[in-house]
Amino acid sequence: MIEVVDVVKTFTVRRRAGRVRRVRTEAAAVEGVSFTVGRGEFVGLLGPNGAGKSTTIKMLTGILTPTSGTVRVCGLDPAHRRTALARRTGVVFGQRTTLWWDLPLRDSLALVRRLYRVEAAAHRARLAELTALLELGPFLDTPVRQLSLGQRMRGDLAAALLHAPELLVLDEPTIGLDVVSKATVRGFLERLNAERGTTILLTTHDLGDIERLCPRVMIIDRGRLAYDGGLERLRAEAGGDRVLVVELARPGPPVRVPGVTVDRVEGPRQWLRLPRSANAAQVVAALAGGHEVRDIALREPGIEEVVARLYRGEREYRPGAPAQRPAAAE
Ligand SMILES: Nc1ncnc2c1ncn2[C@@H]1O[C@H](COP(=O)(O)OP(=O)(O)OP(=O)(O)O)[C@@H](O)[C@H]1O
Repeated sequence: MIEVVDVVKTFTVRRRAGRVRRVRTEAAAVEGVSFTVGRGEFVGLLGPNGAGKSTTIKMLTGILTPTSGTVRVCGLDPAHRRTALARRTGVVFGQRTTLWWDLPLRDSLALVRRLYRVEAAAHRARLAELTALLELGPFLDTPVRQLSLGQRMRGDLAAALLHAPELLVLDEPTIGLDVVSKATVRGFLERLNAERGTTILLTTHDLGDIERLCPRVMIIDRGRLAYDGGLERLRAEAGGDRVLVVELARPGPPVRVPGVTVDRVEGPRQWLRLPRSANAAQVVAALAGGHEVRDIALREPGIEEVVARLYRGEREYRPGAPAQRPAAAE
């Protein structure tokens, strides 16, 4: 569905050098990125601000032309076949709307139908389906400018999907949404992928979106693909220490177990920090040998913590060896 091979995108930046003199320099936003996305996949694209995510998405949708390397989406070269590609893909930018501000949502969607030349009967059926799934009914006749952010986002999703695209590209679709709207949008995307088989590429800073929706995540950092694989592997490779919360039969001094540090003691409860290399079963056995243990819980680092460590460059894995994807690109 998507094939990106060794893609580089540089921008020419003009900088002041003295009072009047300007110098032109080349700045690389994307530096040799390669990946494929197979039909029916749901992939999350993560990365700190300025990492190159939007530049990558813009190359996939044909808004930008790569400086070098090749991009193929649905078998087409996006920069040269933008219109043909638009018929087969849907794009939603969370910060911008494609709807007509002054028109009621229903009329905006009717205009989208004309743009994509969707047949009237197919449009009616599709609109009815999207209205039910996205709960658009109560505000279909409201002008777009009067819609709340969550309602507008649902309208934008409907607009991007009216022509039943094979691929949906989303840039921050849940930004600024409250928990209920987020849940509606996430639930909708999940069904779209599972039931319709729509391939989805989702860019977000919201790790809740990724955890809930994406079996595969790609992390772009300083223009390079730093990770490509599942969240569990990311947690295992880049995750920080695990924490063992132990409740002893009675309060006491910090326990002594080789290779483990006690972070906190509160009455009979103690928080033990385990480095990634420590074997939790051995630690528990050592503890049980010398203490009466009432309860025990092992806490993995939260995905926020894992990703923050990555962004800060504290990763333990070596980038540059992204996971092989089994699905073939087309
Ligand atoms: N038109 C442009 N001209 C010059 N530099 C640009 C242009 N567009 C992007 N850049 C630079 O390229 C780099 C990558 O930007 P990009 O917008 O792709 O990042 P991003 O990962 O989407 O960030 P964010 O999470 O903040 O949206 C940044 O350093 C940015 O300043």
